[in-house]
Amino acid sequence: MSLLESIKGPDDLKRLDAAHLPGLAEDIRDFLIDAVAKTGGHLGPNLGVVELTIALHRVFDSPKDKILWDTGHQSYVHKLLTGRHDFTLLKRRGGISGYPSRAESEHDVIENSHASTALSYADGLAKAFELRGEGDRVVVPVVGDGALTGGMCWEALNNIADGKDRKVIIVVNDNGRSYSPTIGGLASHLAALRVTPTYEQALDLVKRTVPRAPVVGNVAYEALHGIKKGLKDILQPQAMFEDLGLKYVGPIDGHDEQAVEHALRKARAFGGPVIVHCITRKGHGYSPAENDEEEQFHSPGPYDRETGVQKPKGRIWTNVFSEEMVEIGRERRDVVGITAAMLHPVGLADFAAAYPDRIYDVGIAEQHAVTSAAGLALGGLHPVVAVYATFLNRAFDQVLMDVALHGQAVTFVLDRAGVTGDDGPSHNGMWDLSLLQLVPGMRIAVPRDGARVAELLRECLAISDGPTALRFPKGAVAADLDAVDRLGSMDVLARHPGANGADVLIVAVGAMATPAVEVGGRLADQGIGATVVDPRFVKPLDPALSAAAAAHSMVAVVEDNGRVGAVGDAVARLLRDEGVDTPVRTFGIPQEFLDHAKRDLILADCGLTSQDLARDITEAVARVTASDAHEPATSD
Ligand SMILES: Cc1ncc(C[n+]2csc(CCOP(=O)(O)OP(=O)(O)O)c2C)c(N)n1
Ligand SMILES: CC(=O)[C@@H](O)[C@H](O)COP(=O)(O)O
Ligand SMILES: [Mg+2]
Repeated sequence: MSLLESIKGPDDLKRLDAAHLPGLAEDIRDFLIDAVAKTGGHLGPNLGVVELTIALHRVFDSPKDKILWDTGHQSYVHKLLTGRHDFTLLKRRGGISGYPSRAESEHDVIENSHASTALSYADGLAKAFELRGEGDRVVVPVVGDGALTGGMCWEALNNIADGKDRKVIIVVNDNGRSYSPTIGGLASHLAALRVTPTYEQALDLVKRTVPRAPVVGNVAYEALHGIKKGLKDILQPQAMFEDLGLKYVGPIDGHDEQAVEHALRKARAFGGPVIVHCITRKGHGYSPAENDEEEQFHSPGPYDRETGVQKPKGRIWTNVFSEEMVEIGRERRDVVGITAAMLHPVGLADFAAAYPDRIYDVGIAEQHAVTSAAGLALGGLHPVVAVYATFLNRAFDQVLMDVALHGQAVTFVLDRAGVTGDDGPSHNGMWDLSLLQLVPGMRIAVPRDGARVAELLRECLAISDGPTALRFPKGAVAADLDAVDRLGSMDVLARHPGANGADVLIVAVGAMATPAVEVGGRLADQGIGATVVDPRFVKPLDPALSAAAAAHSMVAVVEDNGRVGAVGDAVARLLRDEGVDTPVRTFGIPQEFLDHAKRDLILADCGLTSQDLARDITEAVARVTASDAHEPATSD
């Protein structure tokens, strides 16, 4: 049995002699490199926290003490040390989650994979322990240098510093990167800390040498000691943290397990809020990851274990956006790009390479990204804010009040919209079509294929009197689907006259157009008439839609978003407002948190395959026809 196999929980780890810990670290690295090669996953971040996580579980007593993982993608080692060793179905249905999961273990706390939240959880937990007389319990948030660029961290630090007796030990896992190198003043500050000899080392040197200097020694030493604060700031500019009232320990070599253990025990002894600054390396111990300049194997797909060569991903929606942005950048000097620490994943890397002075990486700071975009627009530019759809949630007020209220021409490009699947419930981009429906003046484009990404992106960028949004899903881009006709501003994708005239109008939103056209064919095979339209813009809806609905027995709206308050509800409202009583049925994602699984499996669960849709729409049409009454336009 390997050392790792002998670890069923933190108690087994605590019983290990320190001499065995390097061997355990090696077992863990070998395990992770082998396992993630098969499934894909966050290899780089987890190779960076092997020693750090061993030290955490040897010093603290989880679950009595709470170890919190910010973002949570780096919790694989934590899972191994808390007895979860089956990674064969990592991030897959029925397998281990890629993030902490309370259903999996009492050692897991935060399941939300949105960055920069752990310190706020920690502040709340520490206050709860204090109020409940459990002040001996320690809260240990582990936060990356990237997550630290998120504003919530600073709101939390301001509060944590206020609790002088609350045992919060903030472990900064500083590998200098989000995906790419971390940006901004804070990053430079952390970098300065990384390269500066520790203050203690310098002070020891002064203590050992200056007093021995003949005649002036003692006086000089006293003088130096008298300017200790100044010296400290020069040698170790962590004043930023200490001025907040937080003790600072570090920088520590995060791959020296004993050094980390020592620092954590020292921090725990303080009895109040402390920052322990650990310097780590993403991908540490696996050269293909260490040498991956773009993202140090932040989240590779499956790869060859020996060479690190990843299996090709194929053309995804993001590629189309990326290529079109470079073309648009050539034509329009007012177009600039903004990313929140995800330059490559959101497809702005080529734009950045072509126009380096027109790209802004703001760190993991979506709220700032949006309001900064409002500023850029006020300054006469047209910013494109490219984020994953789910991450726009946290910037809703900025979209509403800073951009839309001021009628600013900002274009939001929302990648990974709809079901993303294997990154769990907090990663599904199933909220944007509901949230953005609320925003006065917002126009929302939903391309059905690659050609429409390019077309609609240009149409959004041509709008100068208010905000626009364009959203597309994760994965392989849909094959181009040409229209057979036009209906107002909408594309007609199929017309199947039925035995009893036109029965159902299918409103296909974005990528759901491909299954919707198949559904039209299936209905036609049963003699049910079907017209399939792609609205292209789902806000505002084209008024021609209500006339088209009036000519059908039922409207079926198919969308890859939560059903509440999204396109189906908007269509029903339009028909009601127009006095059209054709019933509306919405086929979308149930308004629930969805367990991790691949996208196609979850879409099938939601009944969003062409087979399920054909069956369900057929049944719905039959019910409508049987009632023979046009129910008031309602979405169910
Ligand atoms: C609000 C939010 N925006 C973007 C992301 C995407 N994301 C996942 S991990 C990551 C980088 C995190 O960097 P860091 O905190 O330094 O952790 P590391 O990966 O370096 O261990 C980003 C940007 C996210 N999870 N949450
Ligand atoms: C943890 C995180 O937010 C991302 O790294 C997430 O894993 C996105 O993965 P994809 O880029 O593969 O959608
Ligand atoms: Mg980092």
